Amino acid sequence: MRKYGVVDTTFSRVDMGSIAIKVIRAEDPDAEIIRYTVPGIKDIPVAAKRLLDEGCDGVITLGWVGKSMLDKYSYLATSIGLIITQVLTSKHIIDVTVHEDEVDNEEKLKDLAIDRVTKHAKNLVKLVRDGRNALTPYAGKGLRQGYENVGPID
Ligand SMILES: Cc1nc2c(=O)[nH]c(=O)nc-2n(C[C@H](O)[C@H](O)[C@H](O)CO)c1C
Repeated sequence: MRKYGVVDTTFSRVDMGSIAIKVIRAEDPDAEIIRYTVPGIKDIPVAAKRLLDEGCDGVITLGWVGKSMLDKYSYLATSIGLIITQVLTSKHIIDVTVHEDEVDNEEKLKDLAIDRVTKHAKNLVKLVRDGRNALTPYAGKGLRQGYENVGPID
């Protein structure tokens, strides 16, 4: 049976974990989903690693980065941790991150977060359930998460 991990944080201002679980459940109804909530982004890599150690086939992580330089450095550290974890485990960790200064109002930020989580949760299911070529039909299509797709350059 497939098993997905969902890691989210209490720092986030949108409940992205619940959105990810809803999408994964709709896309892959028979799968098991394990959620792990940590305080902030720097706690995410070990949570993801533990979920993979416990048998998850792939993990989606849901980080929220504040506006300050310190927040951005914290994300850089997190991102490196997540990449290392993927390489060491040979499993996908889809790193969904919302940067609080991406857009200038809270309503747009929430919409962006929902769109990014939804599209990447679907990407995770495709990679885990359907394998390495599942996204190939979309290669080069200028897909974006959190924004409208920009399309290919002809
Ligand atoms: C500066 C900082 N910025 C963020 C952030 O932008 N987003 C976030 O989720 N967490 C942040 N944190 C908290 C750390 O990631 C972590 O939770 C604490 O250092 C405890 O390990 C910190 C300390």
